[in-house]
Amino acid sequence: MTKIDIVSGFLGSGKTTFIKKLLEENIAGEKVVIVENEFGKVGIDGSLLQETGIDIVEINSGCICCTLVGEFSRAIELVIKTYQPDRVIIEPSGVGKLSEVLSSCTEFTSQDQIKLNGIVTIVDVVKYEMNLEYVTEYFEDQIRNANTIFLSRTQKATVEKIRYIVEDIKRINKNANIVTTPWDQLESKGVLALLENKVGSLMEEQEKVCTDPHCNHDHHSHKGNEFFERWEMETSQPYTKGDIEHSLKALSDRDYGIVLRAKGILATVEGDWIQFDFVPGEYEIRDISPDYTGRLCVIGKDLNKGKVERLFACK
Ligand SMILES: Nc1nc2c(ncn2[C@@H]2O[C@H](COP(=O)(O)OP(=O)(O)OP(=O)(O)O)[C@@H](O)[C@H]2O)c(=O)[nH]1
Repeated sequence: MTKIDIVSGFLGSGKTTFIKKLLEENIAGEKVVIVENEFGKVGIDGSLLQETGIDIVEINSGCICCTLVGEFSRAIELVIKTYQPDRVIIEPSGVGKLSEVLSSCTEFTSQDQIKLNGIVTIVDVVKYEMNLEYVTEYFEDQIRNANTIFLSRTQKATVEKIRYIVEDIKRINKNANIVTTPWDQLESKGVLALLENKVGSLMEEQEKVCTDPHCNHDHHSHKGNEFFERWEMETSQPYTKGDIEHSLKALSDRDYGIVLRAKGILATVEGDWIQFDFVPGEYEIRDISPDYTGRLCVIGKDLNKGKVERLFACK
């Protein structure tokens, strides 16, 4: 029996960070495979998880809840056949609808070998209002369909704000457990126990998703590929940290469009490698081990791709 955990959440909410936390204790010796699905063709999260030593499978030829319907369940079954894992952790793209990922999970032909286990959504408390306003449909879908919701960046919010967000989340999903503790205070075994907040069988989940007469989930009408735009590039060009810092600061300027996420792995002129993360209002640059090539992506709405390209070409 292979357990399947889904870790969903909007762009940049902290899915990969959460999965790393979960793997810190290597899930008590279980054989784990992580399935990464990114919006776009250039995968970045897979490399960042590589250091965990866990098998990573990237499915980046489309979104697993729309363009890959059908292919997704076959891909997961192939992963299970190939690796024979105890657990598969799936990180759907940040613009994926959780209801549709769950719906795809009902297409497994070997239901008796697969158990849908944790259905988690990561909700960034700092971007809560912004996401609710700008990407309502995706954001609410991810909240509505989770069994456990982990709030991220709680250390950056006041107690009052967290309380308000918890109440608001209950408006959308009154059944989910909501974890408000900052992650660095959580033991990864504790995270696992919270994630494993027992869920119904796969078939019950399907009923919950699809046959509820009040269900307003618009199954398979997910238009993430049209709603969000992505600019991406592979490059061997070396950058300075200063170049990247300059570019990340500039991305907040609306001339570039509404930039919701940017991330990348790049070589530096000093011969080192860096990884960067941008979400609205903040960015981070870290040193990492060398990778096979530099690559970066910018995701948003109404992106001025030409301008974004020139920004990152500007050594
Ligand atoms: N301080 C703080 N930073 C966080 C937290 N969660 C995520 N981050 C930071 O937010 C950035 C994005 O985190 P990721 O884990 O890559 O987010 P993601 O949801 O996997 O992103 P996508 O897959 O691109 O949608 C990184 O710089 C993280 O270090 C948190 O709880 N606290």
